[in-house]
This record gives sequence, structure tokens and C-alpha cells, in this order.
Amino acid sequence: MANTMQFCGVIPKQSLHCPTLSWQRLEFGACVSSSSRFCISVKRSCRDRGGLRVSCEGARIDVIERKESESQVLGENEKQLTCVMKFGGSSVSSAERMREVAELILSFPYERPVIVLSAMGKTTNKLLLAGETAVSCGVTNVSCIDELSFIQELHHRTADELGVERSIIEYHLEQLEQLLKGIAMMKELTPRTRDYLVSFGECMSTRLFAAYLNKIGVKARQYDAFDIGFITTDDFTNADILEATYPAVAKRLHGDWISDLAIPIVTGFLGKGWRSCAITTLGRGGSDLTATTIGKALGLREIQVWKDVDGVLTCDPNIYQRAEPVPYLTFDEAAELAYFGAQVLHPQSMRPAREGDIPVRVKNSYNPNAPGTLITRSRDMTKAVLTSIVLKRNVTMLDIVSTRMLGQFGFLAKVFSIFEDLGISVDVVATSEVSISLTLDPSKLWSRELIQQASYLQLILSLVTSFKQELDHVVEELEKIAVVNLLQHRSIISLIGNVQRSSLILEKAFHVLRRNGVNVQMISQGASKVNISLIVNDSESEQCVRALHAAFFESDLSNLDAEGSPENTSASD
Ligand SMILES: Nc1ncnc2c1ncn2[C@@H]1O[C@H](COP(=O)(O)OP(=O)(O)O)[C@@H](O)[C@H]1O
Ligand SMILES: N[C@@H](CC(=O)OP(=O)(O)O)C(=O)O
Repeated sequence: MANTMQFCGVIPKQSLHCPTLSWQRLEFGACVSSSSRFCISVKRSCRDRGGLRVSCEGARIDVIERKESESQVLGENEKQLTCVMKFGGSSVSSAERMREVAELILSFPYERPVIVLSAMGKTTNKLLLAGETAVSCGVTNVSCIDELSFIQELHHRTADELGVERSIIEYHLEQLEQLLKGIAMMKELTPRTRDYLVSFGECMSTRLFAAYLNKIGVKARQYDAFDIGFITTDDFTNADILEATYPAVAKRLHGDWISDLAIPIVTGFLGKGWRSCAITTLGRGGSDLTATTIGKALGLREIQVWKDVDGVLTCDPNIYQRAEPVPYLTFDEAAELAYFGAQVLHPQSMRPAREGDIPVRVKNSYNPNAPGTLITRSRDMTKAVLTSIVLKRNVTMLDIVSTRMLGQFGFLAKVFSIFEDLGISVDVVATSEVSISLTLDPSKLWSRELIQQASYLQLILSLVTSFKQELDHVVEELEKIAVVNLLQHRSIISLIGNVQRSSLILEKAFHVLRRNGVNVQMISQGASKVNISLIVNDSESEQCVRALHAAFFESDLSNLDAEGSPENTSASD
């Protein structure tokens, strides 16, 4: 009943004896009442006739007095927020992009979305670099830090071009400069300060965007995630969201929405440590996780993550330009893909979506008509072989060999307790009677992207040094119980797909790798049954991905089923 409003209420005790309720001044579509409750749907045309009243013989009950606010005249269903739309840094990198994103949101008039935004463009990286520079540049030179000037200029220009007041972000820009002076004074940048530092990016992008929506007549309200119930562990730079977040966020966002219909614009990536009460971050790319957390908290119909690519692709387009969008994925496939290094999704982001069984749609904000990727609990796997190829570079592999392992119990437990004690996470594991091979998670190095950029030498050196120290420590501990061989500069190539067809996948993959002269150093098939991992040298890894992509996605797999491996399987871009 599109043209009706619904009202529900409690009938006061003194009226319970009424044999019938009589409805005055209303044209109503349907009425349901029990001894103490009623529910009516009223034709919309009634809404202009003043207060709505329900009366019965004994008493007159004011059900609802008409107020001017639109929220009062919408039906219950119309009051619900429907979806979450997350826009990453690439989607909101300039005033022009913000305008396009606003248009995009308004092009879905039937949606009542919660919007999650990341920092503009590369602001997070710039903030980190500004912090690193501040450590050694001296307090008097802070105002001249290039990255600070860049951030000030970008946000001022964006405010001007959007036609909103600079004052919206001025306080944050001043605070940012103060913080950098503090870092310069202390000559140190702790993880806690680092999180506070990067939070300025999301705090400013959301304020600018909300102000712009309000300026064009679309009511919007800005929220800092750390103020609305995003409660996390105190693991600065990589915090986990705690359960208490879900009811707290739902209460705040839903409560505000029903009392005043303003589109919520929420900072991605940020939370509040439950002990420290300080600002935390959810790990790089963490706004995806903010979006899925809100989706689960509010039980929304869909979570949309808007990127700068046509969805999740068959491999990283930076490695191979012929990568194609994957139309459907399961939560398990997407989680595995993200965990094994596909930058397109945050590794933890699928968890809330899977728990809430809420579909996630990955779309391109630069090309909204492209269908994107739909991620759901299950999908038709009958025709699926390989879904995507993921590369994780710069991985360290350990071969741990002990003849004492033969027939012994507890050896594996001893090895893994060493990793537990040192707080190091292990990615891929394979064991034989006398040896364990495993790879270590390189994500301890805070930002892969920063590490790849040689100009950020100082930051790289400090990260690499701390990682090396950790490795030395691991080897020292393991050598007490076994012979340890440390192999660096390795890559994990993860083949995500239908592991029910693992023999076919392996046959084809090994055929391709042999033709390319690549020797696989370790292989593992995860219990999740969607991933086969191969370890190769870093120097060969990109060539392997291109060749595998050509073989699996650019040649006809049906002839492989029938007659073995196809001939033309090597690829170049
Ligand atoms: N398998 C993949 N599918 C899609 N994009 C990928 C994949 N692997 C790596 N990427 C990279 O991820 C980028 C999108 O992720 P991200 O930078 O986090 O987006 P945003 O900042 O918009 O959230 C793409 O531009 C692409 O270069
Ligand atoms: N701004 C943060 C959080 C984030 O999610 O960013 P993006 O959505 O642009 O990947 C980062 O750069 O890590």
C-alpha cells in the first residue's frame, strides 16, 4: 500500500472494555486490534487534516499529533534505512568526485542509505608521511612539511569548489598541525599517535561531504565512528571490532534516523579502544569493515562497496591488465581472496556480512552501470573452476626440520607455541613426517603501498628493521628444537575457486608453471576448500600470475577436461 501510512499504539487500560473502536476523521485502509494494541494503516490524504485520533466509547485517545517533520508521516517500513554505501579514497579524491558520488547516491531514490567514506585520495599515506617527517624535522619546521601543506591545500580547495565553508574543517586542520608539533617535540610516533594522526583524513572527508549534501538540499548528518559506538580492541593500527559495537551503532544510527531523516555520513576505518578510549584504526582499507559492521548492526538489505574498478577482478589489474570482473563470489571466496592479499577488500570485512547474511555488492563509482560483483553465502558452483588469482609478495618462508619429529607427539604444538608467544601470525602451512614448511604474514609491515614506494626510505627502513629483528628472534627460538632454514623474497599465489575440482586446477596450474620454467616450493590446500596456495620466488611471481590467468581465463577449459592441458598457456601483457 504505497499510498498509506501505518500507525501502531497501545490502548490505555481505561478503554480496554470498549467493544469496538471507532475511528474518527480518518479514512483507513486496514485495521488490526487486539485487547490492548492496535495497528491501522491510513490513507495518505488524511495526513493534512490535523491530529489523528482514535476514540472509543469510554475515552478518547490521542494516537499521534501531526507534526511538520516528515518522519512523523512516513510509515514504519518507509522509516527503515535500507543499505550501506561505502566510498573509498579513490571515489572521493576531489570536489568533482564528491559531486559525482552525491549524484550517484541520489540516483537511487528508493534507497535510504548509510554512507561510509574513507579519507580523500591518498590522504592517509600523506598523513603517515607527515608524521614520520615530524619525528625528526624539529618543531619550528612542522608548518613547512610538504605533506601537511598538501593536505591543507587539498581540503581547502575541496571546500571552496564544493561551495561549503572552510570553517567545517578548519578546526581539524589546526589540530592536525598541533599534533605534528607534538610529535616533533616528542621525537616519536607511537602506534596510538599514528591512529589519531590518520583519523583526521576520514574526519575531514565526511564533514565536507555532509556539508555539501546539506548545501544542495539533501539533509545529511556527519558521524565520527568513534563517537557512535564503534568499540574496538586497543590494538592500535589494526584493531578488532568488539561485539558491543553492533547494538550501540544500531541504537544511535536508527534512533537518530527515525527522529530526523538525515542521511548518516560515517567515518570509515576508525573506532575507539575499549580500555584506552583513544581513537583506533581497523587496519589499512578498514572502511570496508566499517561498512559491513553497519550493515550487520542495522540488519540492512545490502552492503555496497564502491571502488575504482568494475568489481572484484580475476586478478590484480596492476599485474595483468586483462583481468576481468568476477560476477559472483561467496563470502568464503571473498574472505580468502582478501586475506591472501587482494587489495580490493579488507581481510576482515566479510565476517560481519557473513554473520548477518547480508549480500555485499562491489561496484565501480567511475562506471556505475557495470554490474560489479555480488558476494553472498552461496552460489551455483556447477560450472565454476577458478574464480580469481591472488598474489601476496615479499613473504618469508621457514623450513623447520627435525628428525626428532618422527613419530613424536607435541612437536607441532611446540613450534606453534613459539609463534604464539612472539605474536606472529602464520599464513600457509605444509608438513611432512620430519619437517614443517610455513610462511609468515608480512602484513605486520603497516602499509604495503608505502613499502613499495622507494622515496619513503626512512619509514621503510624502520619497518624492515623491526621485521628483521622479529625474524631473528623466531629463528633463535626455533633453533632450540629443530634445524631452521629461512627463505625470504617468496610469494604466495592463491588460486581461489572450486576446490571440488582441485585435480583439474592443479593439473593445469602445474602444466603452466612447468612451461614457464617455475619450480613450486610449497603447496597447500586450505580447509576452507576454496583456496590452493603455491609458493614461488618473488622474482617469478608476476610472470606466473599472467601465465595462469591466460590459461584459466583466456582459453577454453572444456578441452582441458577432455584432452588434457591446452597448448598456449604462457602470457604476457
Ligand atoms: N582482484 C582484484 N580485483 C579488483 N581490484 C584489485 C584486485 N587486486 C588488487 N586490486 C586493486 O584494488 C584497488 C581497489 O581497492 P582500494 O584501493 O582499497 O579501493 P578504495 O580505496 O576505493 O576502497 C583497485 O584499484 C585495484 O588496483
Ligand atoms: N583511509 C584508510 C581507510 C580505507 O579504507 O581507505 P580506502 O577505502 O581508500 O582503501 C586507508 O587508506 O587505509
